[in-house]
Amino acid sequence: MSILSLAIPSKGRLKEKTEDWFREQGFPIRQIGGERGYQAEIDGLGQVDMRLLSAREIAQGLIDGTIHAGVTGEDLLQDLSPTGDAEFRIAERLGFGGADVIVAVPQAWLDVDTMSDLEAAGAAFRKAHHRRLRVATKYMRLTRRFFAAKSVGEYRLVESAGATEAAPATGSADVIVDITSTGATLRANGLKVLSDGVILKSEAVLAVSTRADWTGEARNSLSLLRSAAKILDEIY
Ligand SMILES: Nc1ncnc2c1ncn2[C@@H]1O[C@H](COP(=O)(O)OP(=O)(O)OP(=O)(O)O)[C@@H](O)[C@H]1O
Ligand SMILES: O=P(O)(O)OC[C@H]1O[C@H](OP(=O)(O)OP(=O)(O)O)[C@H](O)[C@@H]1O
Repeated sequence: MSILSLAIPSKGRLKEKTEDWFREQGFPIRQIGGERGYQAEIDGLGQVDMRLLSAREIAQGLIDGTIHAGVTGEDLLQDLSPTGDAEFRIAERLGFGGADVIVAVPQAWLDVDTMSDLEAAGAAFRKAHHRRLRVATKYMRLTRRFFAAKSVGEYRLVESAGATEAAPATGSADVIVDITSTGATLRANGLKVLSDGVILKSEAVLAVSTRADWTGEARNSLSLLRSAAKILDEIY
Protein backbone atom coordinates (compact mmCIF):
# COMPACT_ATOMS: atom_id res chain seq x y z
CA MET A 1 0.00 0.00 0.00
CA SER A 2 1.48 3.31 -0.93
CA ILE A 3 0.30 6.75 0.10
CA LEU A 4 0.70 9.64 -2.30
CA SER A 5 4.08 11.35 -2.17
CA LEU A 6 3.60 14.85 -3.54
CA ALA A 7 6.53 17.25 -3.93
CA ILE A 8 6.63 21.01 -4.36
CA PRO A 9 9.62 23.40 -4.56
CA SER A 10 10.95 24.33 -1.13
CA LYS A 11 12.30 27.71 -2.21
CA GLY A 12 13.19 29.82 -5.18
CA ARG A 13 11.20 31.16 -8.05
CA LEU A 14 8.64 28.36 -8.27
CA LYS A 15 7.68 28.03 -4.61
CA GLU A 16 5.16 30.80 -4.01
CA LYS A 17 3.33 30.37 -7.31
CA THR A 18 3.05 26.63 -6.71
CA GLU A 19 1.42 27.25 -3.33
CA ASP A 20 -0.95 29.77 -4.95
CA TRP A 21 -1.88 27.23 -7.62
CA PHE A 22 -2.75 24.49 -5.09
CA ARG A 23 -4.77 26.98 -3.04
CA GLU A 24 -6.74 27.97 -6.15
CA GLN A 25 -7.49 24.28 -6.80
CA GLY A 26 -8.95 24.06 -3.27
CA PHE A 27 -5.97 22.33 -1.64
CA PRO A 28 -4.17 24.82 0.61
CA ILE A 29 -0.66 23.89 1.76
CA ARG A 30 0.52 24.61 5.29
CA GLN A 31 4.25 24.65 5.77
CA ILE A 32 5.50 23.31 9.11
CA GLY A 33 8.40 25.10 10.80
CA GLY A 34 8.08 28.40 8.96
CA GLU A 35 9.22 29.66 5.58
CA ARG A 36 12.37 27.49 5.56
CA GLY A 37 10.84 24.30 6.94
CA TYR A 38 10.94 21.20 4.75
CA GLN A 39 7.70 19.66 5.93
CA ALA A 40 4.16 20.59 4.99
CA GLU A 41 0.58 19.44 5.09
CA ILE A 42 -1.98 19.74 2.35
CA ASP A 43 -5.71 19.90 3.03
CA GLY A 44 -8.31 18.03 1.04
CA LEU A 45 -6.31 15.20 -0.59
CA GLY A 46 -6.48 12.69 2.26
CA GLN A 47 -3.30 11.20 3.66
CA VAL A 48 -0.37 12.62 1.69
CA ASP A 49 3.39 12.44 2.19
CA MET A 50 4.09 16.06 1.30
CA ARG A 51 7.72 16.86 0.42
CA LEU A 52 9.42 20.21 -0.03
CA LEU A 53 12.49 19.79 -2.23
CA SER A 54 14.52 21.66 -4.83
CA ALA A 55 13.09 21.69 -8.36
CA ARG A 56 15.96 19.47 -9.49
CA GLU A 57 15.38 16.89 -6.73
CA ILE A 58 11.69 16.77 -7.61
CA ALA A 59 12.44 16.06 -11.27
CA GLN A 60 14.90 13.32 -10.27
CA GLY A 61 12.41 11.79 -7.80
CA LEU A 62 9.66 11.64 -10.44
CA ILE A 63 12.08 9.94 -12.85
CA ASP A 64 13.26 7.43 -10.22
CA GLY A 65 9.69 6.77 -9.08
CA THR A 66 10.34 7.80 -5.45
CA ILE A 67 7.86 10.68 -5.87
CA HIS A 68 4.37 10.10 -7.29
CA ALA A 69 3.58 13.62 -8.41
CA GLY A 70 5.09 17.06 -8.16
CA VAL A 71 5.69 20.52 -9.50
CA THR A 72 8.98 21.24 -11.23
CA GLY A 73 10.42 22.70 -14.44
CA GLU A 74 9.90 20.90 -17.72
CA ASP A 75 13.55 21.60 -18.59
CA LEU A 76 14.77 19.66 -15.56
CA LEU A 77 12.46 16.71 -16.27
CA GLN A 78 13.57 16.40 -19.88
CA ASP A 79 17.23 16.84 -19.05
CA LEU A 80 17.37 14.38 -16.15
CA SER A 81 15.33 11.73 -17.96
CA PRO A 82 17.57 9.12 -19.66
CA THR A 83 14.86 8.61 -22.30
CA GLY A 84 13.67 12.23 -22.54
CA ASP A 85 10.05 11.50 -21.56
CA ALA A 86 9.19 7.91 -20.63
CA GLU A 87 9.47 8.20 -16.84
CA PHE A 88 6.93 11.00 -16.41
CA ARG A 89 3.78 12.54 -17.89
CA ILE A 90 2.91 16.21 -17.75
CA ALA A 91 -0.58 16.58 -16.27
CA GLU A 92 -0.73 20.35 -16.54
CA ARG A 93 1.37 23.31 -17.62
CA LEU A 94 1.04 25.84 -14.84
CA GLY A 95 1.68 29.14 -16.66
CA PHE A 96 4.59 30.34 -14.50
CA GLY A 97 8.35 29.68 -14.27
CA GLY A 98 8.67 30.24 -18.00
CA ALA A 99 12.17 30.29 -19.51
CA ASP A 100 13.90 29.05 -22.67
CA VAL A 101 16.82 26.64 -22.87
CA ILE A 102 18.97 28.10 -25.65
CA VAL A 103 22.27 27.78 -27.52
CA ALA A 104 24.31 31.01 -27.43
CA VAL A 105 27.66 32.09 -28.89
CA PRO A 106 29.76 35.26 -28.51
CA GLN A 107 28.21 38.24 -30.36
CA ALA A 108 31.65 38.70 -31.97
CA TRP A 109 31.15 35.51 -34.02
CA LEU A 110 29.66 37.39 -36.98
CA ASP A 111 29.53 34.31 -39.24
CA VAL A 112 27.63 32.16 -36.76
CA ASP A 113 23.87 32.74 -36.54
CA THR A 114 22.41 29.24 -36.94
CA MET A 115 23.12 25.68 -35.76
CA SER A 116 24.35 24.84 -39.24
CA ASP A 117 26.81 27.78 -39.03
CA LEU A 118 27.90 26.32 -35.70
CA GLU A 119 28.57 22.96 -37.30
CA ALA A 120 30.73 24.67 -39.96
CA ALA A 121 32.49 26.71 -37.28
CA GLY A 122 33.17 23.51 -35.31
CA ALA A 123 34.93 21.90 -38.25
CA ALA A 124 36.95 25.05 -38.99
CA PHE A 125 37.81 25.45 -35.31
CA ARG A 126 39.14 21.92 -35.10
CA LYS A 127 41.40 22.49 -38.11
CA ALA A 128 42.71 25.79 -36.82
CA HIS A 129 43.10 24.96 -33.12
CA HIS A 130 43.45 21.14 -33.14
CA ARG A 131 40.69 20.78 -30.58
CA ARG A 132 36.92 20.70 -30.56
CA LEU A 133 34.60 23.58 -29.67
CA ARG A 134 33.67 23.38 -26.00
CA VAL A 135 30.03 23.79 -24.97
CA ALA A 136 29.43 24.73 -21.32
CA THR A 137 26.10 23.64 -19.80
CA LYS A 138 24.20 22.11 -16.90
CA TYR A 139 21.83 20.55 -19.46
CA MET A 140 23.98 17.63 -20.57
CA ARG A 141 21.29 15.36 -22.04
CA LEU A 142 19.18 18.11 -23.63
CA THR A 143 22.31 19.48 -25.30
CA ARG A 144 23.45 16.10 -26.65
CA ARG A 145 20.03 15.31 -28.07
CA PHE A 146 19.56 18.74 -29.65
CA PHE A 147 23.03 18.90 -31.18
CA ALA A 148 22.56 15.39 -32.63
CA ALA A 149 19.15 16.36 -34.07
CA LYS A 150 20.80 19.41 -35.70
CA SER A 151 23.71 17.26 -36.97
CA VAL A 152 26.30 19.16 -34.99
CA GLY A 153 29.02 16.70 -33.99
CA GLU A 154 32.26 18.64 -33.65
CA TYR A 155 32.03 19.72 -30.01
CA ARG A 156 32.88 18.67 -26.49
CA LEU A 157 30.62 19.15 -23.46
CA VAL A 158 31.98 20.93 -20.40
CA GLU A 159 29.72 20.45 -17.38
CA SER A 160 29.00 23.80 -15.76
CA ALA A 161 28.42 24.20 -12.03
CA GLY A 162 26.92 27.71 -12.40
CA ALA A 163 27.50 31.12 -14.00
CA THR A 164 27.50 29.32 -17.34
CA GLU A 165 27.22 32.59 -19.31
CA ALA A 166 30.67 33.61 -18.06
CA ALA A 167 32.38 30.57 -19.61
CA PRO A 168 33.23 32.09 -23.03
CA ALA A 169 34.71 35.24 -21.43
CA THR A 170 36.78 33.30 -18.91
CA GLY A 171 37.95 30.88 -21.58
CA SER A 172 36.56 27.69 -20.04
CA ALA A 173 34.24 27.14 -23.07
CA ASP A 174 33.35 28.68 -26.45
CA VAL A 175 29.58 28.15 -26.63
CA ILE A 176 26.90 27.84 -23.94
CA VAL A 177 23.57 26.10 -23.46
CA ASP A 178 21.59 27.66 -20.62
CA ILE A 179 18.23 28.95 -19.47
CA THR A 180 17.16 32.52 -20.19
CA SER A 181 14.07 34.54 -19.41
CA THR A 182 14.69 38.27 -19.88
CA GLY A 183 17.94 37.82 -21.85
CA ALA A 184 19.73 40.29 -19.56
CA THR A 185 22.43 37.82 -18.48
CA LEU A 186 23.21 36.87 -22.08
CA ARG A 187 23.49 40.53 -23.12
CA ALA A 188 25.66 41.38 -20.13
CA ASN A 189 28.05 38.63 -21.19
CA GLY A 190 28.17 39.59 -24.87
CA LEU A 191 26.33 36.47 -26.08
CA LYS A 192 23.64 35.97 -28.75
CA VAL A 193 21.09 33.18 -29.18
CA LEU A 194 21.31 31.26 -32.47
CA SER A 195 18.20 31.79 -34.62
CA ASP A 196 17.26 28.09 -34.52
CA GLY A 197 18.93 27.58 -31.16
CA VAL A 198 15.89 27.41 -28.86
CA ILE A 199 16.05 23.87 -27.46
CA LEU A 200 12.99 24.07 -25.25
CA LYS A 201 10.38 26.57 -24.12
CA SER A 202 10.06 25.47 -20.53
CA GLU A 203 7.61 26.30 -17.77
CA ALA A 204 6.55 24.92 -14.42
CA VAL A 205 4.47 21.77 -14.73
CA LEU A 206 2.49 19.37 -12.57
CA ALA A 207 3.95 16.00 -13.52
CA VAL A 208 3.21 12.42 -12.50
CA SER A 209 5.72 9.58 -12.39
CA THR A 210 5.16 6.51 -14.55
CA ARG A 211 7.76 4.67 -12.43
CA ALA A 212 6.09 5.13 -9.04
CA ASP A 213 3.95 2.52 -7.29
CA TRP A 214 0.37 3.59 -8.01
CA THR A 215 -1.31 0.77 -6.10
CA GLY A 216 -3.10 1.58 -2.85
CA GLU A 217 -4.13 5.03 -1.67
CA ALA A 218 -1.79 7.03 -3.92
CA ARG A 219 -4.06 6.96 -6.91
CA ASN A 220 -7.21 7.77 -4.92
CA SER A 221 -5.62 10.84 -3.38
CA LEU A 222 -4.36 12.18 -6.70
CA SER A 223 -7.69 11.57 -8.41
CA LEU A 224 -8.98 14.73 -6.71
CA LEU A 225 -6.60 16.77 -8.86
CA ARG A 226 -8.46 16.58 -12.15
CA SER A 227 -5.64 16.97 -14.68
CA ALA A 228 -3.50 14.39 -12.89
CA ALA A 229 -6.40 11.94 -12.61
CA LYS A 230 -6.93 12.15 -16.37
CA ILE A 231 -3.28 11.31 -17.02
CA LEU A 232 -3.39 8.37 -14.62
CA ASP A 233 -6.44 6.99 -16.42
CA GLU A 234 -4.48 7.18 -19.66
CA ILE A 235 -1.48 5.36 -18.21
CA TYR A 236 -3.30 2.61 -16.28
N1 LIG B 1 15.48 33.07 -15.17
C1 LIG B 1 15.49 31.80 -14.80
N2 LIG B 1 16.66 31.23 -14.49
C2 LIG B 1 16.73 29.96 -14.09
N3 LIG B 1 15.68 29.13 -13.99
C3 LIG B 1 14.49 29.63 -14.31
C4 LIG B 1 14.34 30.97 -14.72
N4 LIG B 1 13.04 31.18 -14.95
C5 LIG B 1 12.42 30.01 -14.69
N5 LIG B 1 13.29 29.08 -14.31
C6 LIG B 1 12.94 27.68 -14.00
O1 LIG B 1 13.05 27.43 -12.62
C7 LIG B 1 13.45 26.10 -12.38
C8 LIG B 1 14.58 26.08 -11.36
O2 LIG B 1 14.14 26.76 -10.27
P1 LIG B 1 15.09 27.14 -9.08
O3 LIG B 1 16.31 27.82 -9.60
O4 LIG B 1 14.26 27.84 -8.08
O5 LIG B 1 15.36 25.70 -8.54
P2 LIG B 1 16.67 24.92 -8.27
O6 LIG B 1 17.50 24.88 -9.52
O7 LIG B 1 16.24 23.64 -7.68
O8 LIG B 1 17.28 25.85 -7.16
P3 LIG B 1 18.79 26.09 -6.83
O9 LIG B 1 19.47 26.42 -8.16
O10 LIG B 1 18.73 27.26 -5.90
O11 LIG B 1 19.25 24.82 -6.21
C9 LIG B 1 13.87 25.51 -13.70
O12 LIG B 1 12.91 24.58 -14.11
C10 LIG B 1 13.88 26.69 -14.65
O13 LIG B 1 13.42 26.40 -15.92
O1 LIG C 1 17.59 35.79 -18.99
P1 LIG C 1 17.76 36.27 -17.58
O2 LIG C 1 16.54 36.95 -17.07
O3 LIG C 1 18.99 37.09 -17.38
O4 LIG C 1 17.87 34.98 -16.64
C1 LIG C 1 18.81 33.97 -16.87
C2 LIG C 1 19.66 33.72 -15.69
O5 LIG C 1 18.89 33.50 -14.52
C3 LIG C 1 19.34 32.34 -13.88
O6 LIG C 1 20.27 32.64 -12.95
P2 LIG C 1 19.85 33.10 -11.46
O7 LIG C 1 21.05 33.72 -10.85
O8 LIG C 1 18.58 33.87 -11.47
O9 LIG C 1 19.49 31.78 -10.77
P3 LIG C 1 20.33 30.45 -10.61
O10 LIG C 1 21.73 30.73 -11.05
O11 LIG C 1 20.17 30.13 -9.15
O12 LIG C 1 19.62 29.47 -11.48
C4 LIG C 1 19.92 31.49 -14.99
O13 LIG C 1 20.86 30.55 -14.53
C5 LIG C 1 20.50 32.50 -15.93
O14 LIG C 1 21.83 32.75 -15.61
